[in-house]
Order: sequence, then structure tokens, then C-alpha cells
Amino acid sequence: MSLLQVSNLVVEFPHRHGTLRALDDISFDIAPGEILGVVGESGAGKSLTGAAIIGLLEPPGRVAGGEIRLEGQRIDNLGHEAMRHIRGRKIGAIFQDPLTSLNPLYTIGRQLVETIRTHLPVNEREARRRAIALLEDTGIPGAAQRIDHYPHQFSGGMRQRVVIALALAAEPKLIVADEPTTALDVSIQAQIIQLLKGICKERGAAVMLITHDMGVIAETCDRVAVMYAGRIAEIGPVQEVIHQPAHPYTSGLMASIPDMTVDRERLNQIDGAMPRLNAIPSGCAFNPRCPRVFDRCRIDRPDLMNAGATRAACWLHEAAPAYGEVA
Ligand SMILES: Nc1ncnc2c1ncn2[C@@H]1O[C@H](COP(=O)(O)OP(=O)(O)OP(=O)(O)O)[C@@H](O)[C@H]1O
Repeated sequence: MSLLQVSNLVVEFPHRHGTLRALDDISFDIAPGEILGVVGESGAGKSLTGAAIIGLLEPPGRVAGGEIRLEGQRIDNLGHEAMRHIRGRKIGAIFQDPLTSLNPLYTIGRQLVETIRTHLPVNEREARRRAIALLEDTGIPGAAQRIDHYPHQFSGGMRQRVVIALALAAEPKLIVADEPTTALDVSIQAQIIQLLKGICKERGAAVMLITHDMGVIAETCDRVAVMYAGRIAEIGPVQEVIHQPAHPYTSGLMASIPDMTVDRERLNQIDGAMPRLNAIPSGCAFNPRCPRVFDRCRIDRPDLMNAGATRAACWLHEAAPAYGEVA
């Protein structure tokens, strides 16, 4: 059974001329222990998808359709308190800026111990032992002493390690990590991603990893969902999506992976920009930028369909009617 099931999710914001649909009919699932990457240009809807799952959509944004299930239980319609419990115990969250997850007024030990004791039936002493072990596992040197330090006493990279420890403290089944290394020095980004991958795989925690970096996806994820203008353009196993992309948008993103041997500034940009939410083109939202556009793409909106080893929302992959079948 899937750990997480997102079905036909719609997120809307009120707007002076009605509503803006920011996520439109998003469906995917995550298996236990799986790392799913979510990639796409800025504004594609990656963070909103993560926020809807962890119950932190900022009002007036709201889930206006579809449902989200964790271990079969519906979580998109839970009250504030019930969701807060799920968020600590079953879903851990890691954001771009470690300081949004840490309270500057408390030592990291106090924050870890409190999280552990809120969600797991252990005493103070055992919680502290676990907290130190977690800090050791996340690569904090001298964890037994560092546990009594405050967040500002850590470097950015060390702080994000603490946040990873905090996200894992209550042994959740799923971690939602939204651009977890974007705010960090480039030289330590890869270390933190590798740490996240290693520690989650070890513990059997699934990860939804949101990033705009296809290179990170390639190195880290089992499967990837490519988002464009509030919808999933393509989803499939990472190697297949990378080596045989079925959606022209994915091909464009792939070409933007840094390659030292070519002048990518010139060669590998996708022409044009993603449409604003109030000006999504009819048909396929990518059609004005698509090098393979044809008439139907401007009229009918494609849903995800089988496209070789992946699923893509692209009319190029519409199954030809079988011989003898009326088209
Ligand atoms: N509070 C809001 N009110 C109106 N529109 C919003 C609000 N929050 C987000 N949006 C819109 O929803 C869309 C998706 O935003 P989201 O933050 O999920 O994108 P993203 O793919 O995570 O981008 P980035 O990589 O820049 O974080 C964007 O067009 C954004 O402008």
C-alpha cells in the first residue's frame, strides 16, 4: 500500500476576479521508504503541494478539491490540533531556512527532547540519549556537548543537520523537504543532501524532496514528479525520466543540468517563461514554449498518460487506436 496518496488535489486562492487555481488535479503517491523528487521552475506549485500535505497552506489558500491520505487515513480535512500531531509524529518537515524550524530561545537539546517526548512514550533521560544519538547520526561533532547549545551557535550547514535530526526525532514515516539546501553554501549542499538520503533510507522514512535542481534529483531520488503551472507534467522512475524524458518540458529541464563542457547559458534555456496563474493558456499550459507543439495542444488539456517507462501529460503519447477500433 502507498504511504502517501494524493488524489486530484486542487488548491485555490481567492482573487479579485474569482479564484486562482494554483494546483490543479495533482495525483501521485509515495511508497514507504521511497524518495520522490518534485522538480520544476519557480512558481510551478512545488511548495504548495508540500504545504498542502503537511497541513501548512497559508490562508486564504485552501484545498478546494481532491484528497490526501497518509497510511490510508484522510489528512486534508483534519482540524488544526490533529494535523499538528500528524506533523510531528508521522510527517517531518524540513524547510529552506533552518531558522524557521528552530526556536532561537531554546537549546537544540530542549527542542529535540520536547519533540521526542511529545510523540514517543519515553522518559527525559531516554529522550536525551536519543537526541544525542540523532545528532551523532546527522554528523554533529561533539554531539554530547553541542546538544546544550543554542541554534545561533551553529553554522548554517550544522543548523540544517540539527533540523534534519529534529524532523526525524519522532520517527516519522515521511519527510517533506522543501529546498533543504538552497540557503546553504554551495560547498556543503551535496553533503546535506547525501546525509538526508542516507539517514532516511537507513530509517525507512520516505522523502518528498522539493527542488528546482534536476542534478540533485538525479543523485538522490527513486522517482520524480515534474511540475509545470500547477500540474504534473511527467512522473516516473528517475533514470527513465532523465534518460528518456517523455514530456518536452522535462527535456528542457534536463538540458539545464549544469554541464561544464558546454556553454549552457546560451544553449540550454527553455525559451519563454511559465505563465501566471491568471493567464494559463488553454490546452496544454506548456504549449506556447513547446518545440513540439501541434494543433491539439492549443485546444485540449492532456492528462497524465502512459509514455514509455513514465507517465506524461502530453498528446505526443496518446495511444494510437488499435487496428479496427473506431477513433
Ligand atoms: N498566498 C498566495 N496567494 C496567491 N498566489 C499564491 C500564494 N502562494 C503561492 N501562490 C502562487 O502559487 C503558485 C505556486 O507557488 P509555489 O510556491 O508552490 O511554487 P514553487 O514551484 O514552489 O516555486 P519556488 O521554486 O519559487 O518556490 C505561484 O504562481 C504562486 O504565485
